[in-house]
Amino acid sequence: MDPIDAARDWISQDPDPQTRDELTALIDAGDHGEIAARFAGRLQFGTAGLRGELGAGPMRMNRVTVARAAAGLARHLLATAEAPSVVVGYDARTNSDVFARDTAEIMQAAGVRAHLLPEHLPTPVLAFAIGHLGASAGVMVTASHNPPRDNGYKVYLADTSQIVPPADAEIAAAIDAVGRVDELPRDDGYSVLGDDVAQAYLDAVAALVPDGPRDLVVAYTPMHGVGGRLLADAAERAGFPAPHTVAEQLQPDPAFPTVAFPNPEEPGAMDLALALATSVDADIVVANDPDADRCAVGVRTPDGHRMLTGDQVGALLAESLLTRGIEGTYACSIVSSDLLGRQAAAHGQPWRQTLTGFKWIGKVEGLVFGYEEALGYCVAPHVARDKDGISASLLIMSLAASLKAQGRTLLDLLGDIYRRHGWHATGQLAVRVDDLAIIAAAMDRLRTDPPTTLAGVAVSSVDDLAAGYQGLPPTDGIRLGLAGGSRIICRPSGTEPKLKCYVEAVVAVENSADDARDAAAATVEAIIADLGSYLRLA
Ligand SMILES: O=P([O-])(O)O[C@H]1O[C@H](COP(=O)(O)O)[C@@H](O)[C@H](O)[C@H]1O
Ligand SMILES: [Mg+2]
Repeated sequence: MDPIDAARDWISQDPDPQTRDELTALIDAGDHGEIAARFAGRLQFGTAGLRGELGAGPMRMNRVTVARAAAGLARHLLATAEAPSVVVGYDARTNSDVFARDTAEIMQAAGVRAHLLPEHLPTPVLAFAIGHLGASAGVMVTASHNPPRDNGYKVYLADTSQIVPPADAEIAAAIDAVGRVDELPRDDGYSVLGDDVAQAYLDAVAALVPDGPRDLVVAYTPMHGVGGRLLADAAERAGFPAPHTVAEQLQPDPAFPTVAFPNPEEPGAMDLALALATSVDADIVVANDPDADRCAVGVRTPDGHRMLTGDQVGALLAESLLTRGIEGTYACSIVSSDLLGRQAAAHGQPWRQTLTGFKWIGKVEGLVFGYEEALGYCVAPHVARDKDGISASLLIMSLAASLKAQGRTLLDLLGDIYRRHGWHATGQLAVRVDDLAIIAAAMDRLRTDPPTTLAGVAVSSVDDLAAGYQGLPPTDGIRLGLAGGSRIICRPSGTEPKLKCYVEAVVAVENSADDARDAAAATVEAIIADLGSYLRLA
């Protein structure tokens, strides 16, 4: 269909006057380029469900896109589950509540028993609720840490983890088969859940915290998202003193006024939390991303507070579980540090690597601990097979408090781990683009003309992840191995217009740990600088 005709057809079925007016204005202004871009296809399932800018058209997040997704998911569930049911949750972003109610009404009318969470709540509560209620599926309306103009739709099945192939393609096909959304039946007879679900979740996560010291000064931020109240309740239930909270970022606010990008990984995003940590002389800093499935951790150093990487927090959490004798599979994504493999092996436990995306980690059989470098950790797969920023916060607080009682810190423990297994330094080159073609061109160049040396070190192997790597499903990515054991993985983000390159260097600790640390960090830094000039994007 001609994009203008497609736009008129869209307007005729869109229940939202705001997006109808937006598209009408584009037609009136004759903005064919913008209309063509919005009707060039439809949002596809990426690393974590559908995600895109709010606005009119199938390439944007809006009430038509959501209605189609809900109707398609309902069809899929009716075809695959007996007496299917769904739990729907939402964060505090613009329209999240509207999209959640639309989803519940459409799925209920289609014959899928729908349960709506009572208010904006963290993603991990939704994942927990699926198992708690024995539902066939879950939907979380959130764009997590993306910019304020975005929203998204995370889709879970009964195993409490997000959809992977082939279910995502089957659901996508069911969505494609949906006709006009103004003809979809709606039913507001869905159930609105009570506060008991969040209470049951809090009981489950508080029970994860081992007995032990609780004295700890924490500086915390929910980054204008939905984690604040639950984190405070969870900390109280587990017996910790109330964390100090960044006042400006405590209340959910879809405008995210104090941060350019509400992602704890972004430069500057932790400034207010670090300033609070200094003013209260905090032992540790804890941050949740806006839907509270991620957890960032910072520590006090002689030069002030600084944030740890996701790999470092992953190593600390893994070590605490391993030394407590928790047996089972320890898993991380391939873009995360190999250190987890060494830690697991030292305790005689199996280690598995998966593709990027917690949906893959959640599927690992026998999982007892999973993490990814993007600040995601699952410390209790029996609570939910998804990352959980609240339970991870509690466990890191418990670990820090135990160490504090011995006069030690998280950094001391990290030093022990590195001395034992080698200094693992990781870093990331992330390039945000306006034009996705730039990323495609960079990936193409890596495939056809990969660098032969980086930072003076020979590139010893080039693996195309699209051909499948070490038995993993094919994905868009390139792995470069360097002489001496460093490695780089480059891939397009599946949630934002970014190219991400993950670098790891490992240096054995022989004489001085400081030398090993400095050498590993310098190698990562030099590789990132050289890769930046090779890609000519940074
Ligand atoms: O948005 P969140 O917090 O759910 O996080 C989501 O996006 C992250 C970044 O993905 P990408 O590198 O493809 O952008 C993934 O690592 C994570 O598994 C996924 O759940
Ligand atoms: Mg998130």
